[in-house]
Amino acid sequence: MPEIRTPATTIERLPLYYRCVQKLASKEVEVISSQELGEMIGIPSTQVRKDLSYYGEFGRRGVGYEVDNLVKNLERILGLNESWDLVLVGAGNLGQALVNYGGFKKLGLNINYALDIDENKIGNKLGNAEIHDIDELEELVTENNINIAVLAVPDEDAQQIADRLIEAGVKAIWNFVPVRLDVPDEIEVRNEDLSIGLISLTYYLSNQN
Ligand SMILES: NC(=O)c1ccc[n+]([C@@H]2O[C@H](COP(=O)([O-])OP(=O)(O)OC[C@H]3O[C@@H](n4cnc5c(N)ncnc54)[C@H](O)[C@@H]3O)[C@@H](O)[C@H]2O)c1
Repeated sequence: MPEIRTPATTIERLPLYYRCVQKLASKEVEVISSQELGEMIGIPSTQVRKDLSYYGEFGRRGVGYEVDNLVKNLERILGLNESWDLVLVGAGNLGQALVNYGGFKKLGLNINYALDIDENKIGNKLGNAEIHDIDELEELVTENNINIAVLAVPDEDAQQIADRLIEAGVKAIWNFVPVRLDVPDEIEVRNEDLSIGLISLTYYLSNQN
């Protein structure tokens, strides 16, 4: 598998390439050079060619990349040529905002299931998802073959929920809870923290002369 030797920084850039070429395709641009693609992302053309070369020969020397072809290949590489069912755990303020954002669905990422502990929420609809009792976690994950979970519960419950998700068969966790989850090596965890971005802004404003 070529991905094994692919640097993490390259993998992190793949969604950026994908977003760019998708935008170009929607404008009916047919061909893009590595120079132009690099400028859109803010990296040198040599890096673009190197990144994409890990996955095959997509470009033509002196011509560039066929946009439609690159869209298809990036979808395949990123696993976006299929749709994924996700389970949200914690249907609170953040969970609701995530479910109500339409952009994930366009990528084939469907938060079709939700779990919560609050009796006032259980049984309600959140987007397409019915909110189930957290006690149903194992059954829901197993029966629906869910591989990806979105974690948006209070800090103190995050690890035990993660353990249960993994035990039930979840392979990847999109973790919004500000705790480091202790998981087996084969489990992918992506930690998100919006406040880090915001605090970096206050840092720059506070350090201006
Ligand atoms: N990463 C970020 O940028 C970011 C931004 C906002 C919030 N957060 C984090 O996300 C989490 C949720 O924040 P929020 O503002 O949505 O809180 P919230 O209180 O509005 O929602 C939490 C939800 O989790 C449910 N819950 C509590 N214990 C549970 C359990 N054991 N099992 C299942 N559901 C349970 C609650 O009933 C509630 O619906 C917090 O950990 C918060 O720190 C992260």
